[in-house]
Amino acid sequence: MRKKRKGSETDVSTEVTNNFASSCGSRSSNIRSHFSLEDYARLKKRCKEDVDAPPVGSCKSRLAGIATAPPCGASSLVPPGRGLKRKIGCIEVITQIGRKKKVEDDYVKGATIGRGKFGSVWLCRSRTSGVDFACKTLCKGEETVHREVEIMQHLSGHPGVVTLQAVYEEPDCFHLVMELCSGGRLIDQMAEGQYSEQRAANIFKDVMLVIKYCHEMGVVHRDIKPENILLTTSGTIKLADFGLAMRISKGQTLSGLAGSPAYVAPEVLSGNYSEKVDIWSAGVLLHALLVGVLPFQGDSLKAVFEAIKNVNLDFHSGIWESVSKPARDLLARMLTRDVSSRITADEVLRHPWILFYTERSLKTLSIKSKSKNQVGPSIQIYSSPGSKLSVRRIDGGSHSRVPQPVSTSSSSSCGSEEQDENGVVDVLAVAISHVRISEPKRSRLCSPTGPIEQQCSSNLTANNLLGKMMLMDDELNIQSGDNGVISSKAFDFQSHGGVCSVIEIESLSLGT
Ligand SMILES: Nc1ncnc2c1ncn2[C@@H]1O[C@H](COP(=O)(O)OP(=O)(O)OP(=O)(O)O)[C@@H](O)[C@H]1O
Repeated sequence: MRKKRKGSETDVSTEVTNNFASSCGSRSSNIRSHFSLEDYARLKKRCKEDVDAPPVGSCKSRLAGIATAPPCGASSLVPPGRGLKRKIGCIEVITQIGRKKKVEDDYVKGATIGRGKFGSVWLCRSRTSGVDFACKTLCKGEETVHREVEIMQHLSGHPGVVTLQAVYEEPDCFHLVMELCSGGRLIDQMAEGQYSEQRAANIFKDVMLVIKYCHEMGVVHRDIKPENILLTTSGTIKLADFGLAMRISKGQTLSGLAGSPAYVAPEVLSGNYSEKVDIWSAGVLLHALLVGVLPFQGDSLKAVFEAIKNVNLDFHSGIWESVSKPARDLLARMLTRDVSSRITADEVLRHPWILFYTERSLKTLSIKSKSKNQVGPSIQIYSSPGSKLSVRRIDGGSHSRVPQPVSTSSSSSCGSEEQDENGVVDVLAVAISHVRISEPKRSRLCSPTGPIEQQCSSNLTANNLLGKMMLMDDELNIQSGDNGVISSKAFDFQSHGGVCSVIEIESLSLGT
């Protein structure tokens, strides 16, 4: 017998439609997505069951035009014979919790703090330590519930994953005692207003670190969205809700419709997919962080899916003009439908936009930029025929006549550090988008992780970047300021399979 889930025995399509309709109004709801594709999969399964029922009011008529994908959980990745016993055994070993004990023996039950598809979440306090926790009660009956418990066990321990404190089993449910995230959900924080790029990048980096960890641990989350990113009181992000997560090994693919419509990757709608679906969903999240709206919208599910499959996003005009080019570059690399060219979590973390805003030495750069330029230059980037670009410092007055501006200027006279940074970041972006793809000299290639900021960014000063720059052919040449003093170092951004790494170059040529 199927277990009753929240809302699942009512008219799911109505609930979903209502949720959907109510999600299209306000600014905050532009980024909300309260329903899961599993509802449709489940509904579709029920439709199969009442296939002979009269069409009016049947599941079939309710489903028409909503979803056509196979049911979730049909993945071939769940090995047969992975019984509950084995899973419970695993839980016991790790949590040291006896099967006979009841959650009430150890915790005092408090108020309900959240409800999800598969159960409720409530506050509880340890009888021994007095520490507060969140307890998620999951009714047994579906494979996903056992999988969620198992995967949480598997991932628990990473600072970006909600720590599983203990698991209690009852005949018809599990109680998962988790660390309490009192800071609420990212979605609620996002609804309060737009994020600066700096703040977005820092949050996003943390999200990507957890996603990278999941992928390294052979787990695809499949439901990355701001509703599932919780915050601690200190503001640390924690990925939660592994209800749709799946284990995956290298080279394997998943099938089955799972996720939240607005965040779902196109390949989920059309067939087999891999962990790259999380990158797409994270790209949707980044889009929402940067401009406050979801990229793929529509007034019906069909319309949303159509948008996901076909709409080409334009990152060049409108609201995007106020977003730095590296941010747009990263977004484009994440929201590409070509899965093989979609970047990995590790590559996201090495992207210049992330590095610029999150690495300490690069942050120093922007601070220096402000203090050394009290009035501050503004930057304009121009393209000329033959794809030569020049970046000019505008000190007020002597503007050369230049063709085709490709970027808006960023003036610190507006008093905005963010704008200063956008200008600098845009310069990096121009470099990124016009470099020749070539093999870097190994000895001078900065390591993609750790040392990159020490080796590279220490030479990347604000003066260099805010000075006159000329990008000629494929090389970024940097000339400092107006005094003609040439900086000793410059940087060449090289693209390797879609990832940009920063290498130090020794040669310089003047861009006058
Ligand atoms: N560790 C936690 N600390 C604080 N609140 C939590 C915690 N875990 C979950 N919640 C709250 O409970 C809500 C539902 O939890 P969760 O997302 O895990 O359930 P679900 O059934 O899988 O939900 P969904 O419908 O989003 O798939 C969350 O949105 C959050 O508000």
